[in-house]
Amino acid sequence: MSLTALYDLPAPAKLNLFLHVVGRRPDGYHLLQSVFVLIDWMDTLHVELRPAGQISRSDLGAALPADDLCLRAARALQAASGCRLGAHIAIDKQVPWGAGLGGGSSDAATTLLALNRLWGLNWPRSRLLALGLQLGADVPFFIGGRDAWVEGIGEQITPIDLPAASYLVLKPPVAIPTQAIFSSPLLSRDTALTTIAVFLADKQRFDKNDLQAAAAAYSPEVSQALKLLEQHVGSGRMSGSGSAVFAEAGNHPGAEDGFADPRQVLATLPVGWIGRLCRSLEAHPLVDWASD
Ligand SMILES: C[C@@](CO)(OP(=O)(O)O)[C@H](O)COP(=O)(O)OP(=O)(O)OC[C@H]1O[C@@H](n2ccc(N)nc2=O)[C@H](O)[C@@H]1O
Ligand SMILES: Nc1ncnc2c1ncn2[C@@H]1O[C@H](COP(=O)(O)OP(=O)(O)O)[C@@H](O)[C@H]1O
Repeated sequence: MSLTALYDLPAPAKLNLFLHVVGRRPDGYHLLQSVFVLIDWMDTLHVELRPAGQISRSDLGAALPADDLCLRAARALQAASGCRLGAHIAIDKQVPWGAGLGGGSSDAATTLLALNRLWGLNWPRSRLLALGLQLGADVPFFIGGRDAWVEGIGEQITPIDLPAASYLVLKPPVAIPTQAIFSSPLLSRDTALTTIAVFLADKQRFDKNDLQAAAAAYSPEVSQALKLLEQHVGSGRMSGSGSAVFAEAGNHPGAEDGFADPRQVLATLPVGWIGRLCRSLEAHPLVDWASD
């Protein structure tokens, strides 16, 4: 029996546990080293087959730009595969954008995984990864579907196993365009290369995000968010190009260390801010949907 619809497909967000800018390609894209982790803050997609080739979207949560990444992903796959089928994608947008949480990239990755199945294409993961990279540097990570050591501009992905963790994530009411941060004169682009082995031997030492200073200069709310974390839970850092910041929530046993329970921080956030206590995911729930 052929499939006509796929409902409740998760598109989880990510955090960058650290992010080093280690160089620049001739085309201007930045070479990174970073560890990406999946978290249980997610959008949900419902994808229905349309036989006549048309591709459309409706918004069940926050309204998205007309030509959003789900539509761009669907059109790109349709063009690259020559498929004559179409799709309608209803999206319940819950992950804030301009946040460094990769929500749009995750939506694009989930769309590719869903349509690869719904359209019966059976592309291998390697082919989906290459197409995903054309949509955004973060998309391949989400197609990979596991916590990963990420290099290049985002296309070199090495899965790693990390212990389960909880994170307090704060999103101030500002959306930061990634491009503005990568083009900032405040950006240092020469952090020394390191290795997975060095990271795994001493994870706590990897807490630097090279995009943070530029983002804090772009938006004072980023500094305010980092100060909130410092005051209440001891320390924090930014994810991606911001504006969201986060701290590990499991390391704060409570009153005896002078810091608040992370849940209390959520209750005292300024108006317009979003805060979530998130858990790490072992894998993208659709990780098995792409073959290696
Ligand atoms: C900074 C990171 C870290 O995870 O994430 P976010 O903050 O976006 O979540 C990513 O590298 C962002 O990836 P993504 O958001 O997919 O970026 P893209 O749409 O491909 O690129 C947006 C713009 O950022 C710049 N860019 C992006 C990635 C990169 N490695 N070097 C760059 O210089 C380019 O100028 C590009 O035009
Ligand atoms: N489905 C989508 N969800 C979120 N943002 C989208 C989407 N489609 C397009 N965008 C655009 O892509 C930009 C980056 O979104 P996102 O991937 O969530 O990045 P970031 O990790 O930088 O927050 C947003 O500023 C938004 O304008």
